Amino acid sequence: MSKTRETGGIDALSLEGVGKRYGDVQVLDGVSLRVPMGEFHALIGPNGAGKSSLFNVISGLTPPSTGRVRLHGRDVTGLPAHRMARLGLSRSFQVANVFGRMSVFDNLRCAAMRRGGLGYQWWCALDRGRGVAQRANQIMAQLDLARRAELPAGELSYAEQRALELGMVLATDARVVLLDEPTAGMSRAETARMMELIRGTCQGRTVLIVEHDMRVVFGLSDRISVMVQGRLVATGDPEHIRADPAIRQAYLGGIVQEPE
Ligand SMILES: Nc1ncnc2c1ncn2[C@@H]1O[C@H](COP(=O)(O)OP(=O)(O)OP(=O)(O)O)[C@@H](O)[C@H]1O
Repeated sequence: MSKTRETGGIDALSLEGVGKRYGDVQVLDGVSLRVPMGEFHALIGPNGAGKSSLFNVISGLTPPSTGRVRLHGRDVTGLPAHRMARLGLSRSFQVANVFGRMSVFDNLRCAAMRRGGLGYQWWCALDRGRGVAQRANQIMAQLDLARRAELPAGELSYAEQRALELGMVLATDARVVLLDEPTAGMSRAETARMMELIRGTCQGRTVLIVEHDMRVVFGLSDRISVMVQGRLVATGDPEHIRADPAIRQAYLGGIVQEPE
C-alpha cells in the first residue's frame, strides 16, 4: 500500500506545475511531484538541472513564477522561509550553514527557538518554558556532538559542521525536511557516518534530499526523481530508476558513482 493511502491521502508535500524564470532563463518548468508523509525522496540530476532552485521555491526562499506548492494539503505558494519553518518545513544548504563563532550548543538552541515560531527576544523565556536547552542536548547526543557542546561551531571539522547543520534542521522539529547535498565534500567514511545519522534522526519525517552520491541516494530513498533542465523526467522506486536504461546511460554512469 502506498504511503499516501496509509496516511489518509494527504501528501506531506505536493508540487503542481511549478515553474521559475529568471529573466529569459526558465530554470524550472512544470514540476509536479507528490511526496507522501514519511517518504524519503531523492532528487537527482546533472549540475545545473534546477535541484537547488526547486528547494529554494519549496522552502520559501524565492517564490515560483508559476504553479502551486502545498504542505500537508495547505497551499503555501510564495510564503517566506520563516513562515514555512513555522509550518514545519526546514532545510539545509549545500554548504555548511552554521554560526561559526557561536558554540555548538547555542547554534542548536537558536535553531530550536524557531520551533515555537517565537523570536530571539524570547530566548530566556523559551529556555525555561519550552525546554529549548533540553532539545539542544538531545540533538547533540543523537549526533554525537555532546563533547563539543561549548566549542565554537567554526572549530568543528567539516563533517561535524554538516552534522550540526542537520541537527539545526531537526531542532526545529520540522516534519518535512529538505537536505541539500548533505554529504558533499565528505570522505567515504564520513559519508557512511552521515548516512547513519540521517537514517537515525529523520525516521518518521518526510525527507526530500538532493544528493550526487548514489550510495546515499539508493541507500536511503523510498523513491527517486530525476531532474533534467528544470523538468522532472522520471519518478519511481530505486529499482525502477536503476533499471531504466535511459537514466542509467544519461545520469547514473556520468554524474555519480554506482552503488555497490
Ligand atoms: N538567481 C538566479 N538567477 C539566474 N539564474 C539562476 C539563478 N539561480 C539559479 N540559476 C540558474 O538555474 C540553473 C539551475 O541551477 P541550480 O543551482 O538550481 O541547479 P542544481 O541542479 O542545483 O545544480 P548543482 O547540482 O550544480 O547544485 C542554472 O543554470 C543556474 O545558473
